[in-house]
Amino acid sequence: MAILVTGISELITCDPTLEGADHSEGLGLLRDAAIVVGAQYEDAPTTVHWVGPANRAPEADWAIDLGGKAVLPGFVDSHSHLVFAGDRSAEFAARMTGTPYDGGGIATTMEATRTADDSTLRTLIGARVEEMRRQGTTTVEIKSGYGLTVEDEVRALRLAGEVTEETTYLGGHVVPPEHRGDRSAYVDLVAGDMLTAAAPHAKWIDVFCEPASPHAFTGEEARHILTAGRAAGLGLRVHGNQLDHGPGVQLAVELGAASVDHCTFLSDEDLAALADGDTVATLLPGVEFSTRSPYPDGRRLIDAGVQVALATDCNPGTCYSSSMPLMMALAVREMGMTPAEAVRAATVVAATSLAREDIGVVRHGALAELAVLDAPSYLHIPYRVGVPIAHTLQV
Ligand SMILES: N=CN[C@@H](CCC(=O)O)C(=O)O
Ligand SMILES: [Zn+2]
Repeated sequence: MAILVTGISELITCDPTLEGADHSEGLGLLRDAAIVVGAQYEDAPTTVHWVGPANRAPEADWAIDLGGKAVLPGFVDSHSHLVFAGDRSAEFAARMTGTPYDGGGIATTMEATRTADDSTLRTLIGARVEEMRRQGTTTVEIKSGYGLTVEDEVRALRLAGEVTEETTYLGGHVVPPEHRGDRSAYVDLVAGDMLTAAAPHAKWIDVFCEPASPHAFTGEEARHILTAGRAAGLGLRVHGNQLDHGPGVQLAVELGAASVDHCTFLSDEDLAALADGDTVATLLPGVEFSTRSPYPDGRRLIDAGVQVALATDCNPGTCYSSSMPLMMALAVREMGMTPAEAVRAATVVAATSLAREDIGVVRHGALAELAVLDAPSYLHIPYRVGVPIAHTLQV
């Protein structure tokens, strides 16, 4: 069945080939637009069949009139840690009065997550994904990393795999307390038996490469884990340069990681490496908001030619927000990015960081995963900060 959607005051396609669109800011923006979506057969994915001006729209089986709203590709949240139990709000409150973040609280969440049964975790994950969908997010990457035993990491990935195909093995999140006297044995486990068990449930491998944290991993430990992950067929992602200057960014580029995330502290050499490589820099401004830290310099990265994505990093420690619109508003207000750059970072560039071409764009053949705003223009995302104007468009 084909469905015609009209009443689109402004359609953001992120498709550079769309005729008649405004491409000046890389949005492929069409005013007074229409789209036709549908599934080829029952149970097939709903895809975009046609995109163009409303006055040239074809016939369809069914029609929806949005009455003058902006439509965008659904937001792609390419970095989250949704598989967790427990509460760390007191840690947040302490940070607001000056306690620094160092990753030590991850062990608190690890305890609570190991203790929770499958059904509890499934309910928590489902509620968080639903919260994201209500705010316009249609794809979410989910990491393990609060299990840190073979069984608990596999369980986290299995549960994440029930709600997304973008699953990431993060056994290399921190060294768990029971391995603190013996780091190298834990690194070998993460790159060995734990990886073997996790790989069938994961598309990606990630590591928290942060020598500034006593809990996270050095450049050489991260290299060992990532190299093993790549040999096991997983794509690479890296948590890098969150707390201080460190080796994470250059390691990610050198190993051809799809994304290096945080990028808060960057030297000129880090910037040059990113500009010369294909690794997306994924910025997570909710973390700086929630840890009272300096924001990454989005303007500097974009001006250097780096591909910049935005994600929530939704997790119980550094940012318990699921809101992509908030991340876009922070990028505009605090990181020197234009509203158009923020929208691209939350859609098409985030999709690139997940090696996906079927999401993050509105064009013929792409998945019909769309966001709609209770507003006439994408400019309202940062303009109406904190107001729930973004939703997933159900077609
Ligand atoms: N930095 C490492 N991991 C998460 C925080 C996890 C936690 O504190 O529970 C992050 O991306 O910020
Ligand atoms: Zn993270």
